[in-house]
Parts: sequence; structure tokens; C-alpha cells
Amino acid sequence: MTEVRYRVRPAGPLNGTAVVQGAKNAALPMIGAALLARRGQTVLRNVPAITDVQRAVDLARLLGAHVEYHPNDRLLVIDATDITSSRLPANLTRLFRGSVLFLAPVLHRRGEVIFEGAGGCALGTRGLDFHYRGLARLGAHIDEQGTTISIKAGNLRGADLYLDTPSHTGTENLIMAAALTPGRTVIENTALEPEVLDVVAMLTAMGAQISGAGTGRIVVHGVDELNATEYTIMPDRMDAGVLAIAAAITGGTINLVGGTVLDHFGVAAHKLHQMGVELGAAGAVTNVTRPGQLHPINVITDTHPGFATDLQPPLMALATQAPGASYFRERIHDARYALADELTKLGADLTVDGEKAVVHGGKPLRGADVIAQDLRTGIGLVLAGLVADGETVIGNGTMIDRGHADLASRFTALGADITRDEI
Ligand SMILES: CC(=O)N[C@H]1[C@@H](OP(=O)(O)OP(=O)(O)OC[C@H]2O[C@@H](n3ccc(=O)[nH]c3=O)[C@H](O)[C@@H]2O)O[C@H](CO)[C@@H](O)[C@@H]1O
Ligand SMILES: C=C(OP(=O)(O)O)C(=O)O
Repeated sequence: MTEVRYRVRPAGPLNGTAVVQGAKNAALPMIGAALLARRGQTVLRNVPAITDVQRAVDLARLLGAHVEYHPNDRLLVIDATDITSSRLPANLTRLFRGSVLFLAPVLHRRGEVIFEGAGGCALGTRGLDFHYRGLARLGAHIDEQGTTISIKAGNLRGADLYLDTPSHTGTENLIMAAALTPGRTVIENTALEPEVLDVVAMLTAMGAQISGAGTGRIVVHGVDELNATEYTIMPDRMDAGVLAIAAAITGGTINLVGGTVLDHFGVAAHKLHQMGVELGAAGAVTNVTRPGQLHPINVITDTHPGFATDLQPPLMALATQAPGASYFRERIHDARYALADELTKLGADLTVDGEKAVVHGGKPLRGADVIAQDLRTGIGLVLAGLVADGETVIGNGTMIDRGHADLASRFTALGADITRDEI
């Protein structure tokens, strides 16, 4: 297998215009949703050219869908008339978390689905019990043999469902399941993330009857069929956040284009502002600049509208450059401080204690060999590498490719000294 390494050297402030990619966490459920249409061709626009999308395309094709992927045009055309397999093969599903979003569509199209577990970032326990329990409440039969889960549709009927916590993919899977299940389904404690709302908007465009998105209580009236549609994926909040932090950590000015980026920043905009970063909208463009010194920060991750966990590692990288103590508390994933160990190799001063981390910022970083243990650790290391003395060599770079499209070329265009090598 090809090993990917990113090499980053400091090159001063990053300046210029950057295009924010389409959202990974909306694209993946939408590729799943496209399989719900029994005929016609679904067109997805603003598809990010990341490996998670390539894997979702591979999975859709393996299931029998005809998929045309035009990464340069950021476009997917999916014809799911023929779904010929019920098995989601482990060699693909274990490569990306978004594979779980094929459960409900394949269940509807085939009457059963066989699943051997989802991959994605290793961030601690990443249960799928809400998905299985919700499907069972709708009447599906779940058979668990070791790591293999077989789900049979049986006689699906609308039901009252409850998520113990507002799971992002759990909400999406259960909405997709309910969309073609006869009767009324009520899902309590649903996720409020903008990507979930985007998926609901696409399903609605396909003919689904869904109300309550964004309220935490979703009501779905099952319909007989869903139609292929054309849909433009929202901008990626995490990609935009990373670009904003790139401006902040180097003291440059970056203009973000690619949709109404600032609207989706939420509390991240306040946190960046508290750190001394200025974000402003000039029409459809979001300007990010950091005029003075960085200030330390206090961050608690939470489900939306709280601070997004996926931006916690990039913000931790930024905190290493803010003189003083920054406090982090990770409340979504139970093991999401892999970046702390890697930053220590670069000379950062930080401590981790369970769900809490303290960064004593303002100390100079020096380049070293580090590992992208997961996607956001990888991008956090790229950001730190922009200001670390000498060269930072980031191994396991395929993790970065999972979620950020053309990263090296987009950063190079802003003035960064970064290369992506395949070994
Ligand atoms: C492809 C995708 O959209 N990934 C995102 C999604 O992941 P994902 O949808 O996997 O995250 P969830 O919101 O489901 O999980 C959050 C927490 O709930 C727990 N849980 C979840 C489901 C379940 O059935 N049982 C259970 O216990 C998990 O173990 C985890 O601790 O939301 C996360 C939280 O915003 C983000 O970090 C990921 O980028
Ligand atoms: C955790 C993430 O992704 P996934 O759920 O796909 O592993 C992420 O995008 O940071």
C-alpha cells in the first residue's frame, strides 16, 4: 500500500483566496441517500475530492449502482436502478465511518443488509447501537454474529424512536430508514448539525416528508418511493475552519469562498474571535485575519450548536502559539487527544488528563517526524508545521486525504511550503 507523507516547512504568513470544499459529512450520507431512488439519476454537486468520497463511490458501485464520478468538476451522477448486493464488504466499510450510512438505503432496496463494521477515525468507543436499536424499533430483525450484523427488513412500520445522544450519522440513518417506512416515525433527540439539515433538504427534494429538522424532534411520514434529484452539497465547516486557522497561526489574511461559510462557523467564530482572530463577511466571501497576538482559549466540545469536536485538534494546534494556558474539554469522543502526543514531539507543552487537556502556549515549535493518527490530528500537524522551525514530516498522510481535498496545492497557492509525497 502507498504511504503518503506530508512535508511542511515554515514560509511566513499565508495570504490569498482559498476555495472551501464541499462537506465530507454531508456528501457521504447523500451518496447513501441517492441509493434510495429506484430509478433516474441523482446529480450531486460540490462533491469534495477526498478519499472517503472515493470509497463511498466504490461501495455504491460494488452494490450495483452505476456511478460517474468527475472529481475535477466536483460532480457525481448516481443511477441506483440496480442494487444487486446486500453485503457491505468489510474491506471497504472498515476504511470509512460514512459506510454506516449505507445501512438504511440497502435495507430498503434489498430487504436486508449485511454489515461487518465501520472504520473512520479511531477516537475511542464509536458505538452504533442507536442505529441498530432504531431500525429494530421500526420492525427490522437484527442478528449479530461476532462482528457481522445481518439486518432484515421484515414488516417495517413507523414508530417512536429516541437517541440517547444526538448522534450525527444515527440521525441520518434513521431518517433515511423512516423516509420509506409506512406510517409516522418520530425521532427524539436528533442531531442539529448543519450537515444533517442539508441531508434532510436533499431527502425532501427527493420527495421525503420530513418535518422538525433543526428542532431535535423529527417527524417523518413514510412515502412509497423517492425520486432522483439534483443537489449542491453545503460547504465544509471543518475545511473552512482549518483555512481560517491557517491564516490565524501564520498571521496572514485568507479570503474563503465556496458558499455561505461564515453562517456555519457557529461558536467556532466566537472562539477564534476570542483568540484574536478577525472574521468578516464581504458579500459572499469570508475574510480571516489575525492582526495582533493570539490569546489563550477555553473550549468545550459539544453537539451542534456547541463547538464542533472535529475542529478541536486544529484549534489545539493554534493554541500552542497563544501565550498562556488554554483549556480543552472533549465531550463527544472519549479518545480524541492523539494530536497532543504528536505536538509534544514538535516541542509543544501540553498535558492531557482524561477528557481535559491544557496547552501552555507561546513556546516555539521545531519540525520533527510525526504521525497523522487520524484525520484531524493530521491536519492539526499541518497547521503546527506551518510555524515549526525546520521540516515537519507527517506520516500516515492518507488520513489527511480522507477529509481534505488537494490540501498541498491549496496551501501552496496561499504561500505555504508543503509537499505531499507518495512513497
Ligand atoms: C461521517 C460523519 O458524519 N462523521 C461525524 C459524525 O460521526 P458519528 O456520527 O460517528 O458520531 P456520533 O454523533 O454518532 O457519535 C458521537 C458519540 O456518540 C456515541 N454513539 C453514537 C452512536 C451510537 O449508536 N452509539 C453511541 O454510543 C459515540 O460513541 C460517540 O461517542 O459525528 C461526529 C460528532 O460530531 C464527528 O466527529 C464525525 O466527523
Ligand atoms: C471523525 C471524523 O470523521 P469520521 O467520522 O468519518 O471518522 C472527522 O471528520 O473528524
